[in-house]
Amino acid sequence: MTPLLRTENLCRRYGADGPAALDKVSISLQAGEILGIVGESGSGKSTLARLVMALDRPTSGAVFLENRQITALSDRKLRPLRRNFQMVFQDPYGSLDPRHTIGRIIGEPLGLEENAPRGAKRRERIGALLEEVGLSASDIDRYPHQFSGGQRQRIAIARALITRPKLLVADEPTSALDVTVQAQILALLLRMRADHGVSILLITHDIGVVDEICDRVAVMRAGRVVETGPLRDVLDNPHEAYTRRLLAAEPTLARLGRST
Ligand SMILES: Nc1ncnc2c1ncn2[C@@H]1O[C@H](COP(=O)(O)OP(=O)(O)OP(=O)(O)O)[C@@H](O)[C@H]1O
Repeated sequence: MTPLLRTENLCRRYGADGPAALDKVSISLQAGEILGIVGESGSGKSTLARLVMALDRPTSGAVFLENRQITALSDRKLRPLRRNFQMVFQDPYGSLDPRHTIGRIIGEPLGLEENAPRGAKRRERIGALLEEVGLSASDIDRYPHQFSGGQRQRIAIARALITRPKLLVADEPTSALDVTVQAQILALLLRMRADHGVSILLITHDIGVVDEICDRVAVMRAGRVVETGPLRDVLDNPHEAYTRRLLAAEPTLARLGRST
């Protein structure tokens, strides 16, 4: 089956003589799958996320979405494709413009749709999504500062899903949140996968988060994927000492528990 997302020998070097932030990274994600990218700080996870989102260009290698190479496309050619892949960021405070209403924030990616709904239809679609992510349709005219961190991350997830994307790239979506709220947001991502069939590339330093919701995992170290496979294979029987260290250093595995 054609993977939804595939990267081929992706390399990214910042500066001419710097070390490679990404070194020949090849991953693939099937439709409907949740793939965790886990690794310590500086291992290249965010660099990979930016390249997959076409927010940055690789030094070499390529990114394919449904077999279409997006790496070489101009911004103009990329624009109509962007509704298919959306992103949720780590910081639910910084990622929502405080001057805009929730309706405007969530509706913003609709600008990527050719026949985006307007007026009452648009409010209806945004209101329905607010309800789906556990908020209220009447929140549409409120502002970000009126919401908690967890609620803001729900708003960010709604914004990412409004164009009904095939791929969601979530870069540390729970690491700024309290542990109980983290579990709720992970449960929400699982529900959105079930309801919308959206595939998720989940970037995290926290192997406990991977254990909660991923189907497969790729472990990154110093710009390389050092181990990859189905979740249980990697977590129950890690081949790399580095993976074992990540597992040993992970207190949230027990903390998060299966609380959702
Ligand atoms: N814009 C940049 N300019 C120069 N170096 C960069 C830049 N962005 C990242 N790097 C370097 O590339 C390497 C990988 O960084 P990256 O942010 O992708 O890692 P990460 O695994 O996401 O880390 P973290 O979890 O801390 O965000 C690091 O050595 C980092 O210092």
